[in-house]
Amino acid sequence: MPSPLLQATAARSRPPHQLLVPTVADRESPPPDSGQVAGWRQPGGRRAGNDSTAEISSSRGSMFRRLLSTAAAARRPPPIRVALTESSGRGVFATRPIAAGELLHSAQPLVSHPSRSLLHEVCYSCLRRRNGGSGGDGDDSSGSCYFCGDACREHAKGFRNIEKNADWSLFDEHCSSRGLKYPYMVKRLACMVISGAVSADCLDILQPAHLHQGTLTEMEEEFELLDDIFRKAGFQEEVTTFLTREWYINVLARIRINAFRIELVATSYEDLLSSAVALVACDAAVGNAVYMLPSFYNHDCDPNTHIVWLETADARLKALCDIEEGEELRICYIDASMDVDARQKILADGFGFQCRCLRCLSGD
Ligand SMILES: C[S@@+](CC[C@H](N)C(=O)[O-])C[C@H]1O[C@@H](n2cnc3c(N)ncnc32)[C@H](O)[C@@H]1O
Repeated sequence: MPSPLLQATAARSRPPHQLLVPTVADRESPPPDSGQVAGWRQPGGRRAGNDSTAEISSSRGSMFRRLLSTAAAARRPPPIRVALTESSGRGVFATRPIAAGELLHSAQPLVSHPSRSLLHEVCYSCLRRRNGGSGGDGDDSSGSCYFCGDACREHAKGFRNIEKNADWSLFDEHCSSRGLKYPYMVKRLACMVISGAVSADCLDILQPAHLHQGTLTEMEEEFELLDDIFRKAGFQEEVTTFLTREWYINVLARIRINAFRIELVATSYEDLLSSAVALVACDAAVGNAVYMLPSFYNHDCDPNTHIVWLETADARLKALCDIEEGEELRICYIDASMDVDARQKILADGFGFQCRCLRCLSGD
């Protein structure tokens, strides 16, 4: 779902069913706590290592060839387009035959946030785990969060400078006592808008969740709190005019339906190059993120595509099987190991649709 921002803005000027897929990996998320968006099918696993010099050299040769073809693939536009489906709104379609294991595209988050309990363990910008060992890392000067390196510190400078000028204790207390995570993403987005990094309407193209009155009332409360914090911090009205109740609710409604729960895969670089799907061992969620392009993928309980996160919140969309030109690419929004009734309930409650995929129709 995962620059995405510029691309999102550009895409907004086209009718939604004629969105053009960006020609570079675009910077670019199911409902709260209802499960993760991840491929349901399990991968072939790691390839076994070998000792012989000849084998090592041939494996290096093939790795080099794969590196070159991956680099060449990275320069080509992704083999996908966004178009209207018959019954699921917009969706993503293959523009050519795609081989199992192919990396379709990658996407950087539009907005992300680490899990609150991991603020000192996970990079505040890219969500890399602290033991990633990238060097140059350390706590933010305020000591309230951690950056994995200077590039991430620099990338976050705009919104972080805004954030540091306000007292967030009441907001943090409100969210943590209720177990809320998405308001942190709205707060970050608000700081990004104030810093000039993104436009206030950068998420408008995404589908919003339907909200019940109770949820709306809760969101209004959160908005009052956020608004009050910016006011008390002395931000001039000119820079916060976008910050209205409607803006808060619109953004949160989109984050609720499009945010991904990020689970980094413990893997090696070679796994990334391998055609086997890299899903070796998942740690607990490091945070949440919203992307642009990945937000257009619809759900299937037996998906043909999945999303992999390696060391950071950058999402990689990979084919799980051979896919024909024109076929819709679908990911699984939930833990697909659940039975059909549980899946149907989560998808209806969290995403507002009844799944009619072949697996659900067969009662599996
Ligand atoms: C993340 S969005 C996917 C893109 C969306 N179709 C759009 O037009 O922006 C999730 C929403 O798409 C729709 N959707 C996704 N998968 C679906 C499916 N298998 N059947 C029906 N609707 C689906 C639901 O409205 C769901 O809340």
